Amino acid sequence: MTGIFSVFCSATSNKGIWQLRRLAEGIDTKLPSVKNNISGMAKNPPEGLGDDFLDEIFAFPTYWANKFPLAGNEGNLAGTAAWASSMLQSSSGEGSSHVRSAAGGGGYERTAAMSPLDLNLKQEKTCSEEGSGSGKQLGEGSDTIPYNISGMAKNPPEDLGDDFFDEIFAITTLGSEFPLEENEGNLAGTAAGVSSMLQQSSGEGSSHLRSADGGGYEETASMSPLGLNLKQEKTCSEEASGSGKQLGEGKDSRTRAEKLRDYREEIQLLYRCRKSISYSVIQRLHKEVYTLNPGKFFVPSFIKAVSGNTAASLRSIISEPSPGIYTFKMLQPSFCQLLLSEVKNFEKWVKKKKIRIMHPNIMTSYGVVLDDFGLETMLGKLMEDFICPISKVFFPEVGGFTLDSHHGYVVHYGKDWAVDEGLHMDDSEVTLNVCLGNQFSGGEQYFGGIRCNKHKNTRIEPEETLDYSHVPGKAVLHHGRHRNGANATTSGHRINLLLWCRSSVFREMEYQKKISSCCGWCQREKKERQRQSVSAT
Ligand SMILES: O=C(O)CCC(=O)C(=O)O
Ligand SMILES: [Fe+2]
Repeated sequence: MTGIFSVFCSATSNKGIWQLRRLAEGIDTKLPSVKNNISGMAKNPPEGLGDDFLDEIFAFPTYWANKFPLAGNEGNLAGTAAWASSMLQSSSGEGSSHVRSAAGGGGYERTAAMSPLDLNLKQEKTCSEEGSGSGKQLGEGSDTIPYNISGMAKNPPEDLGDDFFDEIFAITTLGSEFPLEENEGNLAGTAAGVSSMLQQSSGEGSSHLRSADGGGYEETASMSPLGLNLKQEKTCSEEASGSGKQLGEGKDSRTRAEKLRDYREEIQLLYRCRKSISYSVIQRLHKEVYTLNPGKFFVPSFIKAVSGNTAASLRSIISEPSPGIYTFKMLQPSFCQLLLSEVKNFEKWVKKKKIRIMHPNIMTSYGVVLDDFGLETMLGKLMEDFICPISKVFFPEVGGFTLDSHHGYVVHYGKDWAVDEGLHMDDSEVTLNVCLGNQFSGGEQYFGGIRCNKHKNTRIEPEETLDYSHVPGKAVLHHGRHRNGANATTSGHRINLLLWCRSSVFREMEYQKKISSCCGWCQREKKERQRQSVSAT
């Protein structure tokens, strides 16, 4: 093990690593809620349903009434989802309005006051507040710091806060019509569910909604995000909860994680089917991308290396162009094309239906969250079966073997899309970044060394610099706090699949200070302090 990786391994306490390992094996009882949940993902009920799903959905109100709680597997799913939710919720912190950063590098940072398990802890200060206090801009300041990173890039889906709309909606055009077609009643209910969720999550109702950056969106009190008449008595979600709450009335008592879950479910309902069950038209274009099929998705060398399940078998396919950055051939060209085509289909549908969707993260408006339209289960499995075994070997210091939730999305670079991306740290323990295509020049992903939050703005050392040119089908796997950004794509289009993989175990342990996430700069400072105290004596 070399470079940064070994620095981190030694910087991270052995005790902490050992505890992570014990937790992963389920033999530690100190964090009781952890061990039963680390292997599971919050499941998305519609995803688990088969083709008869459509029958079930439109058996209103049964489907909605049964949606929560999850009868049958209540214990497991509720537990798992609750764990994941709490992790997701708290990891987003409070106050999304503060998170945009002048550096274009996101603005999220977990603070000492936030526990991944405690939803009610007050956040002391976001780094952006600090940043805005200093008023420092990219490249500005008296130090030699080339960039001013405001912290980890935050992905909006985790934070359906009051300024949710300002932050995240990519598609903001509104039409007065939403084609309800034959099953008007049902879809109206479904769409209104989305509307109500969107509305209520804004806190006050639609007058609160403002335009997302560049979105040019305006809404009047009577218009829903889907162009529906919001005067209907009850939404299906309300019916299910039995609250009977009117739109815009009272405060939405759902947690952010619940809002996210509802948002996803309802987008998926709409994307899956347009008409009533008997005349259903599936919007999905390539059903096969929704279920993990290693033989069809991955190149044989990748499957072989992961099934070998040893450091040696993994190293046989992995290169390390710079310490801590691992690259390997992963996706088959045919799968890249299928996924690109499905994403395009979804984007076309979103545009046609004038539905507003969330940005992948606060750094870019160009892309879509794959988890939102049905790919959550597939990506969860990909992480669990293929990324965990690799991370276990290469990223044990961040709980690489305990990854248990993810944020999956695609980003578009090129003309009319994002040109570049500022230096940032991802909100992940481990990030998988795979190029899906197409032809492009420029657009290298650049790296600037792993840092803890305290040292995120320190300079990039020459030996840490790497400009990596993405190749379709090829993956990059890196530590989430490995600072990274993207150079301008000078021609063509580059589309990448990102999977931010997280470990609730690691986050909780870090919060409880059972594990240290100090970086090379911490070591450097420590050595300097030691040197000074020696020379003083
Ligand atoms: O693909 C790239 O160049 C960078 C994407 C990225 O850093 C991110 O989305 O976190
Ligand atoms: Fe990134």
